[in-house]
This record gives sequence, C-alpha cells and structure tokens, in this order.
Amino acid sequence: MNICCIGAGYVGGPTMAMIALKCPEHRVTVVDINEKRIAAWNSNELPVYEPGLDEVVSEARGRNLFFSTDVNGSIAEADMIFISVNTPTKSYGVGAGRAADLKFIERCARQIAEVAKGNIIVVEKSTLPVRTAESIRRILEGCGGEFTFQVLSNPEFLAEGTAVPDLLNPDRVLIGGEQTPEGDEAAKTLADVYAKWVPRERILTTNVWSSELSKLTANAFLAQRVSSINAISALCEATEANVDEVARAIGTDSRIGPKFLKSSVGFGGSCFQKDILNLVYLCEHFGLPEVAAYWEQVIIMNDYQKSRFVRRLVRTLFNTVSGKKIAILGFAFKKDTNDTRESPAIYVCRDLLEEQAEVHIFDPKVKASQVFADLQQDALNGNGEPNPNIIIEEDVYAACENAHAVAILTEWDRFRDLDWQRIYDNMLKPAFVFDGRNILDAPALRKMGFEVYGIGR
Ligand SMILES: NC(=O)C1=CN([C@@H]2O[C@H](COP(=O)(O)OP(=O)(O)OC[C@H]3O[C@@H](n4cnc5c(N)ncnc54)[C@H](O)[C@@H]3O)[C@@H](O)[C@H]2O)C=CC1
Ligand SMILES: O=C(O)[C@H]1O[C@H](OP(=O)(O)OP(=O)(O)OC[C@H]2O[C@@H](n3ccc(=O)[nH]c3=O)[C@H](O)[C@@H]2O)[C@H](O)[C@@H](O)[C@@H]1O
Repeated sequence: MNICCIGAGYVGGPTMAMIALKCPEHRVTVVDINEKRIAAWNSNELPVYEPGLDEVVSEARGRNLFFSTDVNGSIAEADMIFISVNTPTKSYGVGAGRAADLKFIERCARQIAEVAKGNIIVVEKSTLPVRTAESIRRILEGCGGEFTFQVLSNPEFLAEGTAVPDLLNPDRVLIGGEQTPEGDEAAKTLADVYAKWVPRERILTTNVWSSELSKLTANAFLAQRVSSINAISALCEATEANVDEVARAIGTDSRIGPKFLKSSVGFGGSCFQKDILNLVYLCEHFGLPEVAAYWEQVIIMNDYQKSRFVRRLVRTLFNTVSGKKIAILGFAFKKDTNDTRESPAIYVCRDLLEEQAEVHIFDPKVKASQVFADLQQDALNGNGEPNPNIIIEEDVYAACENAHAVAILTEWDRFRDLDWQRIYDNMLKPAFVFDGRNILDAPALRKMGFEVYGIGR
C-alpha cells in the first residue's frame, strides 16, 4: 500500500516511522505544510526528541519512509491516509476555550476530497470529538470526487518521552469502523498493518463513535488520577501525612493500581487539558451539565496545584521574591521530551515573574527560543526589550549560584544526581529547595543544610 500521513508532529512522525520500520512492504510518506519541520525530519536533528527515535527513523528513512511537503501529490497516490494534524482548543467564537478547533481537520478532508483517487481508507489519528467521522464523511461524499472511501478512527495512546516503547509494545491498538461489510474490510486492512508487530488480541475493534470517545475518556481518566492524588497532596501538607506513602498504600490495591499516582506540581502536555475541555464542551452540548462539571473539576484542581506551588514558595521566602534569583530546573512538561506545551513550568514562571522574581531557567532539551515563546507577554518589557528577569542558563550549577531558591519543575533523572553539596555551598542562605516532582532525597539534602519542600510532604 501507499500510506500517506498528513501532519508530521509528535504523533505523525513517530507513529509512521514505526509502521514503516515494521512493514517494509508499505511505502509511507509523512507530509506537512511546515517546511522547517519536514526539513528537520529529513536531517540528523529530528524535530521531536524521543529516546530511540533516531534509530527507528534512520533505518526506515529513504527505504520506505519519506517526509515531504508535497501534500497533494502524496494524497493522490495514497491507498490509506492518516490524518494526524493538531486539534487545539478553540480560541475564538462559539465554544472558545473549550471546544476542539477542527479547522485543520476540515482542511485535510477538503484536500483529500479534491485530489484523492481510487478506493481509499481515511484514518483519524488525531484526537477528535465524538462524531467527527460523520463530518469527514459528509465532506468527502459531497465533493463528487473520483474515489470511494471508508473513514476509520484509530486514536493514538503513546505518551511523549516513551513514544518508541509505547509504539513497539502498545497495551492496545483501537480501530473504530462503520459496522458494514465495507467498514469491516477497511478495519481489517488497518488491523493487518499493526498485526505485523502487535499481537492480534491487543487490536480492538469497535464502532467509530466508541473509538472516538474512548480516546477522550482515556485521557480524562489518566488526568483525573493525577488531580486526585494532587488534591490529597494538599491535605498531606496540612496534616503531616506523606503523599508518596499514601500513593504507595492505595496503589497496592489491585483495583486501584500503582501507575499515574505520582503527585506533582501539576500535569502538563498538549493533550490532557485540551481533551478534557473538549469532553466538557461535548457534555454541555448534549445537555449534560452535571457530567461536564464533574470533569471540569479535574482541570480546576490542576490549576490550583500549579498556583499553590508558587504561593507556598513565595510564602516561605518571607512573603516576597521581588528581585530574588530563583533557579528553575526543568521547563519541559515531563522528562525525556523537549515539548513544553502546557508545561506547569510556564505557569510557575509567569507567576514568579509577576512577583518580580528573577528566573534562571535550565532545561537539558528545551531551546531558549522556545522558553521565550512560551513566556510570551513576559518575554518583553513594555519597551520591547527582552525581559531582564528571564535568564536562560546553559549550566545547571550557574543557574543555582547565588540563588535564593531552587525549584524542580521537570523530573529529569540528572537532577537527582547533581552535586547538591556544591549547589548548597554556592547558594544564599537559608537555601530553599522546592521539589515539584518529589525526586530528590529530601533527608540527605536537609542534612547538608537545605530547607526542602516537596509536594504533599
Ligand atoms: N502529542 C502527543 O503525544 C499525542 C497527540 N495526540 C493527538 O494527535 C494529534 C496531533 O498531535 P501532535 O502530533 O502532538 O501535533 P503537532 O502540532 O506536533 O503536529 C501537527 C502537524 O500537523 C501539521 N498540519 C496541520 N494542518 C495541516 C495540513 N492541512 N496539511 C499538512 N499538515 C498540516 C502542522 O503543521 C503540524 O506540524 C492531536 O489531535 C493530538 O491530540 C494523540 C496522542 C498523543
Ligand atoms: O493524548 C495524548 O497526548 C497522550 O497524553 C498522555 O501522554 P503525555 O501527555 O505525553 O504524557 P503523560 O505521561 O501522560 O504525562 C502527562 C502529564 O502528567 C504528569 N503526571 C503523570 C503521571 C503522574 O503520576 N503524575 C503526573 O504529574 C506528567 O508529568 C505530565 O506533565 C497519555 O498518557 C497518553 O496515553 C496519550 O496518548
């Protein structure tokens, strides 16, 4: 088959690279309108940092994996077209701040309608509101083009930082199709692609709507676990219970399970918040305000956790951080990724800048330009000059030197192994550490003289 994937982002790139690697008999072309991104996929410095991805791409690229900006050309040749474009939260008009903005999806559907040929399978890889496949079907049907088609839903469950192992060994692959002989046939064609490396029993098929809704539901459940343990972390701080001990105690109950119970400064990433907002919007749209309010609370709790972290820091630093140097260790939304979308670090830094702190930011993978873009309105002062209170550090020890406090905002493994004695010696005293990820050995640091504040302990 000729497989085309529209959208060479965090999902399109790695997913298609894995399909190409495992299915040398298929020709896979990933297309994007973003020329810089395609150029990066064709270079030695991929646009996405994921452990193990370089190896996968370099084995398949040029053999049966191609990255191109020729969107129409690739669609015209394709038997199967994945749509893997971004579906951000709408920022304008009806549903602003909640609904998913589907303009990129609709653009893809219209482009497919214009140039596709033959018998094609259109696969929704992007995360979409339930019933989007219906809109895609109507656009494709309405154009009177020279092709027949089936629309499948095949949401992606990979997590950033572990994309390669997640794709190699997924818990499940979900395929939703129309319940007709043609729909079943299309679902089988896609299942055969994955079956090259995923055991058949892990390939689930459902109707289209269940598949679309399962993706939003999975993310909502995962985020809800984080918000639930974070809610308990606030109570732990008030009662001297330890949230990590509570998490371990409840996680050993096999009905609850141990994963996704790590209390933190808050969840980030491009999807949890956007997908829950989308779910909330859908519930409101279908006249279910109680259900909407239930899920919205997951986000409210996450916002509370991020602002609570800053309030605690300011309170501890004698109620002012104005003119104080605060070292920010980690800017990505989780370890092993260069992605900063919705990173809690953005919100923490903004609040600290608002309090007139000087933030010295170190992250091993995030570029300075990305940090400035994320801190947008704070990046420039009123005169259009760069904000002198935002300093990007290349060296973690320089970031901490003469600092009043260190805040860990991403759980990069290397932060655990830093020479904390050296950091202590070079900090102002009292030397405060706010561990927003609970990764440090707090008793050992206290012995050195640090005042350590974790989350929920
Ligand atoms: N980032 C993640 O870990 C996961 C994301 N998802 C979902 O996958 C979808 C894509 O997410 P990401 O890859 O993170 O987004 P992304 O923003 O990294 O990539 C999307 C790409 O689509 C391109 N694009 C948009 N419209 C286009 C068009 N008409 N023609 C060609 N290219 C076009 C953009 O230029 C961009 O490079 C979203 O719906 C997201 O919710 C699902 C699972 C995991
Ligand atoms: O749809 C998506 O985009 C993806 O969203 C998440 O993946 P991702 O956001 O990449 O990363 P996660 O590991 O889920 O972490 C999300 C956020 O929650 C935080 N988190 C996670 C787990 C935990 O116990 N505690 C916690 O604070 C992380 O630090 C991070 O900020 C889901 O895990 C994926 O299954 C899904 O495909």
